[in-house]
Amino acid sequence: MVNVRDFEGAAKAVLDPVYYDYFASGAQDEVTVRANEEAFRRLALVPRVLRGHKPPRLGHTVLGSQASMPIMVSPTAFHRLAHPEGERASARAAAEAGVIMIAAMLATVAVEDMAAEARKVADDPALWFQLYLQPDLGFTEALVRRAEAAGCAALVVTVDSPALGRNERGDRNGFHDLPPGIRCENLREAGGDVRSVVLSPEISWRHIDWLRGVTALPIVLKGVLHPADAALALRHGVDAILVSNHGGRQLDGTPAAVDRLPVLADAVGGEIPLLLDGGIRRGTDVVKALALGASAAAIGRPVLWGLAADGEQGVSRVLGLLRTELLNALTLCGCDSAESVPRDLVVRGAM
Ligand SMILES: Cc1cc2nc3c(=O)[nH]c(=O)nc-3n(C[C@H](O)[C@H](O)[C@H](O)COP(=O)(O)O)c2cc1C
Ligand SMILES: O=C(O)C(=O)c1ccccc1
Repeated sequence: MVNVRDFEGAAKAVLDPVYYDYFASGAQDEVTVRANEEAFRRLALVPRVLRGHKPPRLGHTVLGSQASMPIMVSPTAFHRLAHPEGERASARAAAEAGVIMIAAMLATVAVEDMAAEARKVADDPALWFQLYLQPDLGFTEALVRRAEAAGCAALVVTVDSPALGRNERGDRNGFHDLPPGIRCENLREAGGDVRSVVLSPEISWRHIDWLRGVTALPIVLKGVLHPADAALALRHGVDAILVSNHGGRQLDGTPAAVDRLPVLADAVGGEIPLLLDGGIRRGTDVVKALALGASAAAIGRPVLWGLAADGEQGVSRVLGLLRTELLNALTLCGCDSAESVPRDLVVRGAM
């Protein structure tokens, strides 16, 4: 297996087709799922030459978390559907690679256990926690306290989910429940059932203000696509934005995430970092995201493919492949660090 795509094939070969569909699918016609990857293909790289510097440095820091490269692990639910070890294995692989991992609220391993696994392989692993704000603020606050106590360094609030997207592959497959023995371990006080999670259109900026008041952790909004919302995020004291359309799993027909970077970069004017996920499959994709204004790019499905194919080793391989590709791409582009990728490296519509 020589690239991330090979891991998708390997995952498909070993996974129960119902679970493969759960991981691969998006909302309705999956227009946005495809758009995320296609958008990278439409962006071209224009390298600089004869730069005469050392091999590019990949290390960077976001919101105080140090990472060995600007590739992060986006939160994805239910890792134990991919591999019996589930998030234990992914947490170790991410920590070993020195990348920031965002633990999903709907993980099938408790956040405390993920943190413990990460600490087995790294002194100071960077673990963040993803949250669906619940109308029951007491329940939400208890989760925040657990994430804080587990050592999570930031809260990532998913804001693109005032309802669950319509997943038709899931409907056809009749996939609505986790199998016996697998449950949402961060929800065990509520019985561990994913159906106890409320995705509500009543969640608003007032809830972000409330969260700002109950925790000192940095707050990242995940799923902002409109520049007016980015401007509101600044006003509400948000610390970073993860530009995302949820891998095309929420509102089908949203634009490719990477295509929103320029307008969102204008809206935040450098005041807070932008992160990006959706369709990152190559080191060159990461370079394009960095050029267009992201501080880091995150991967969702590739981690699940690695995990399904070969557990911790598979996730390590996926992260290792992307690291090698990123280093190679930055070198070929004439960049000396991941933190200084110039805007004019990318042109649109040239392919
Ligand atoms: C199987 C699966 C489960 C996901 N679960 C969550 C989740 O629980 N919370 C969340 O904020 N995003 C979730 N996402 C979205 C990812 O965080 C991320 O935005 C998306 O996967 C990025 O696109 P990519 O898969 O093309 O890299 C999920 C995505 C997938 C594929
Ligand atoms: O599958 C997802 O993308 C996701 O975020 C989710 C949300 C609620 C229940 C299960 C999964």
